[in-house]
Amino acid sequence: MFMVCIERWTFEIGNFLAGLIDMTELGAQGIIYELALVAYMDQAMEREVQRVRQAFLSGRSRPLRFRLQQLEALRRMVQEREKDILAAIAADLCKSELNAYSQEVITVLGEIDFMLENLPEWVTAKPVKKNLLTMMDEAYIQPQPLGVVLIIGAWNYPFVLIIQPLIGAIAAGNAVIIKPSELSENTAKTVAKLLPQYLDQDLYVVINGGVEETTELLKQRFDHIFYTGNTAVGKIVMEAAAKHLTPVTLELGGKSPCYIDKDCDLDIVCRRITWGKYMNCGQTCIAPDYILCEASLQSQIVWKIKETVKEFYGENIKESPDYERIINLRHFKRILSLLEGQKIALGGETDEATRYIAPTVLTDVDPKTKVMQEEIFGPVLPIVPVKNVDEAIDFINEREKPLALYVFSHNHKLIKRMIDETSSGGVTGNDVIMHFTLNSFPFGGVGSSGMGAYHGKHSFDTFSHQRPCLLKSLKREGANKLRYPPNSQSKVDWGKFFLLRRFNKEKLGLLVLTFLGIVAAVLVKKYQAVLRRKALLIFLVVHRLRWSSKQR
Ligand SMILES: NC(=O)c1ccc[n+]([C@@H]2O[C@H](COP(=O)([O-])OP(=O)(O)OC[C@H]3O[C@@H](n4cnc5c(N)ncnc54)[C@H](O)[C@@H]3O)[C@@H](O)[C@H]2O)c1
Ligand SMILES: CCCCCCCCCCCCCCCC=O
Repeated sequence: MFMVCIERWTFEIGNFLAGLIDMTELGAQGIIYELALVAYMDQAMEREVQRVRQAFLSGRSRPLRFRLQQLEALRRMVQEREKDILAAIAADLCKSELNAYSQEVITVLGEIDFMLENLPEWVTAKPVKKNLLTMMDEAYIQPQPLGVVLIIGAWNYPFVLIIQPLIGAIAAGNAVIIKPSELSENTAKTVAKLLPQYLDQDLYVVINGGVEETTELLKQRFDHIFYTGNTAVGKIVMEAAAKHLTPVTLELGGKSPCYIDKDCDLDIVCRRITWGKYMNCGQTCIAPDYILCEASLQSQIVWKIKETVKEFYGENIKESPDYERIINLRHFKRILSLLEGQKIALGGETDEATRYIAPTVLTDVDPKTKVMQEEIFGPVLPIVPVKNVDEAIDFINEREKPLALYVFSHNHKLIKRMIDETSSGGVTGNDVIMHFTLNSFPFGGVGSSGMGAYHGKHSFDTFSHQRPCLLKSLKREGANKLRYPPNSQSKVDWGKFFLLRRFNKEKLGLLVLTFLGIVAAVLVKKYQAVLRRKALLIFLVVHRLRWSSKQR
């Protein structure tokens, strides 16, 4: 709704100013117009964030019942408005509605169900282990919402990449501002239209716009920023967040390697790689970016990928409902430039008018060429020959840490070695992409592929503060004297005993004696009556003996 408002306000003020200024004479006046617009947008953003913050401060996003109810409403939205959502994704990415459903909607519905099932347990306070100084107190961790969260999405899976973090943020009790990608504008508009019809309108708000709007938004103070997109913008987001010391989750990209060992079933390997690489026309953050294998495997791999492409998309790939298009002309041209000077072993056909690039494989790729310097994010698969697994491991470790790593082999030990000796956001052995589907896994990058993670409980944790709570009594002041000034060696020794369980040898005797004293006191208290009776008996016997001896 806000999107509609902010667009309307922006255009209204723009039109008003344009009326005052003759826009054909751009110059000083044009600059004034721009400045007025920016200042206006700045204030509008600030007011909107304030409004969401007020809603958060009302406290209504916190109760478990409310969170469950909002998640159920979100599920209802996805189910009732499925057609609108699928149509929007399909329009943005030239994607079939069936694929939009299986790649995005299923994940969202699965995540909501998982939250609804587990949230009651996650929100409860968890008691923690105590030390000797706090053993009589109450100590627990209480997860609490962070406050107002900003979610910035990317265009390549435009629905799931904003709604899945939203689910986590709602589950954790936050208020949320969502900024969908402007490149997937149909999904952005649809989400902005639907969300206010189902969710609390003051707590969960969509703001649409491009770089300018995002830049203004990033000037505001948030309690967490969750960004999905490229690494360069990730740095801009982190810099803006640093001004307010706002924590960030950065879901970025990178070049995800795929090592194929010669000991494997190449038919299956190539089918799986073809699926993961060409899904969404290669525009998947965790798509295998390039293949590492022994040079001798290349021709077989090309042949088998060619056969699989035919099996998946038919003879005329352009006609296939399962083969998407590149998001825009800029990306289309960028991907084409990666093909320059390369040996194209498969594909390479393109059509600028429809932004079509055929499933393409490059062989004998030189690691120094452009295609190996940046994330491809398109249907181009370079094969870089390596001598063996050692060289593959070195190759991976010499580069930035990728978002995903794939390794194919019958040899389980080799897979384990690859995992142990490299680093990446996530790994799938003998398949691609599939670790994304498991919501028990934290999904995120490491190093330049990102920081922080989400999905399932990891989303809940990302959007929660784990608050340690220690509740003491105002009694038992005697035991607390130990930590009050003036300090003394004896107090330090007692401190070491209570907190570190370390004994000072010289004081050990004293400690043992104290311990025995305590034990004796406890025993005396427990057997008081028996002891009293025994003492009386002894007294009587002694008396009796003394009396008898006197008689004699
Ligand atoms: N780790 C993940 O989960 C994940 C998922 C999807 C995509 N990605 C990565 O994202 C990249 C593709 O996405 P993209 O970056 O092209 O998406 P994009 O162009 O949609 O940008 C992402 C978001 O950043 C905003 N943005 C762009 N420029 C900005 C600027 N200068 N200042 C502030 N905000 C700005 C956009 O408005 C958008 O909302 C790839 O690298 C891909 O690997 C990662
Ligand atoms: C009809 C069968 C369902 C198969 C499920 C396969 C799920 C694939 C999900 C892929 C989504 C990847 C999103 C990655 C985000 C980064 O770009």
